[in-house]
Amino acid sequence: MSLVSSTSAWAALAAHQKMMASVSVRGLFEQDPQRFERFHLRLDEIVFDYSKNRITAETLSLLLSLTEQAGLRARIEAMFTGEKINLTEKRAVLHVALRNRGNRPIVVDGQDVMPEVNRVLAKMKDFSERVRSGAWKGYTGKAITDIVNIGIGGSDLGPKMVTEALKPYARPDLRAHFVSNVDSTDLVETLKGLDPETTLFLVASKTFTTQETMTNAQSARDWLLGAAQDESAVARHFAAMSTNTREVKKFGIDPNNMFEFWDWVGGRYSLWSAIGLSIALYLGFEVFEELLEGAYRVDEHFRSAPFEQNIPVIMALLGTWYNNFWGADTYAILPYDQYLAHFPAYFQQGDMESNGKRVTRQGEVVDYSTGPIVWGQPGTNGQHAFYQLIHQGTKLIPCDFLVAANSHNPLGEHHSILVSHCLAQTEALMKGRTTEEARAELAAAGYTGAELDLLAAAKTFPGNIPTNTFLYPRLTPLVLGSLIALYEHKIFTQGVIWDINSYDQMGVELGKQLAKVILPELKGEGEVQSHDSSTNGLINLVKKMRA
Ligand SMILES: O=P(O)(O)OC[C@H]1O[C@H](O)[C@H](O)[C@@H](O)[C@@H]1O
Repeated sequence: MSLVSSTSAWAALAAHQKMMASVSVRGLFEQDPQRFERFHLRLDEIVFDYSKNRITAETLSLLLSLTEQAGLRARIEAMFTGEKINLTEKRAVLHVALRNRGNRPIVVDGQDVMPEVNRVLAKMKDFSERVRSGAWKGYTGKAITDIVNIGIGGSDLGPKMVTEALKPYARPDLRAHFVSNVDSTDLVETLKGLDPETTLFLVASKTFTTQETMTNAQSARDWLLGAAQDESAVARHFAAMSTNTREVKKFGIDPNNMFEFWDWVGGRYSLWSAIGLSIALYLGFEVFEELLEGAYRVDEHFRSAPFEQNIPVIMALLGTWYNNFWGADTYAILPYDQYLAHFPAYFQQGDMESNGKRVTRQGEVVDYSTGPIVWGQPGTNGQHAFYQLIHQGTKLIPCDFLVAANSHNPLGEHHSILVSHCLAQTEALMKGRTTEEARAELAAAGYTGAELDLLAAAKTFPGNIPTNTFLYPRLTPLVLGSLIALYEHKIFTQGVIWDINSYDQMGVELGKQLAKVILPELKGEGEVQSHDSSTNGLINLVKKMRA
């Protein structure tokens, strides 16, 4: 297959971009009072406003032709029906099976995966109910008060993000903690103040061989046994979520406390699997089910809605528009919601590990830009930090804004102020402020002459900066499940358009391999000379500083 960049759809978009370069979105709003009506979509409670983008109806139809070129409809079906679309690892990609609330059979290697999915869900329900009710006891007969999830990457970011986002649904007598970094500080600081008698560790690792997680799990086990002085305590205080039964047994975790998932669940798509056990424990299994239901609704929408009304497809096409035709290397996710503090970091992995690829599915090196740099943090904090560059810097940074109409914590005017800032930012980014407007404001304030000229230049905002806004009544488990699935399918769609495999992560391997060489060298005697002079120099200095 030829590269997408050599298709007629691509060429038409490149030509169209040249025309759009002189069009202002502000002007488009002035010409068309129905623009919001035309360019927003709704899915249940979620409103997706994409009217503040550099698009016309023609732009959209040209972008939609990319989906035909790429055979998106067939590729979606391939994912949902369990085809092995992760070509390099020869695996199906079936996070959608984990939230397949309709229970439609999904067959992989001649076997319907749903009975196994449902079996593990039932086991999670039973376990979480026993822990939450206090029926599950620690080694001294006390109920669990603290859950510590030990995992990294996809085995950490998802549950951490969700437990934070849905805190209003948590009980005050049960706390969730997340340890990911192999830096001992992470574990040591987390364990400070925890009681081994009432702490439950969840070792979350798809492979159960990840060095950081295994090192942390071993030290957590030592901490527990340091207090319990009895190996049998491990069965009361350790559970594992993994695809690797052999390694779980080897570690000494009771197979009854193992919650399985399967190789067709990608690490960064695993929060819907047993990896979500900390969510079910901390928030209750019903909340976890609501989350699955929210995602399921999006799955149905993604699979069946026409592409021009398909929110993840539109999200993907808009991202592609800026990434490939306007030279935008990055985009920001800006939730105006403190509970979504970890949402940008979650999709930093979700997107960058999925679409940070340089070869097509056939192994050809691409000549176009693929996955963007994803970043962000909650508003309004970001406004006082990095928004300056988005408004007036020299880089184009499209942004997604997310906001709830209602707060879980109504307090005076706080929420109205928050919402007003969110909406004001999207307005300001779109409209900007012309030099004439800046001059008029300055003149009204009494400025004249050279000072007015200088200030007017500094106070001019080019505007025309694209934003999407997600608005929902309240951040419920259902809404959160839907929001996550929308971004997941956006990433899938972009992977299809760029013709890359979004489901392997070979790029994280090399550093791991090299660390295995350096570790014994750090511990060994004598000067190290087997690397380049920088790496040698640094290794030898570390050794000297430690001596
Ligand atoms: O769940 P694990 O097997 O421990 O993997 C944890 C993480 O580490 C890997 O290096 C990958 O980059 C991630 O995609 C994965 O989520």
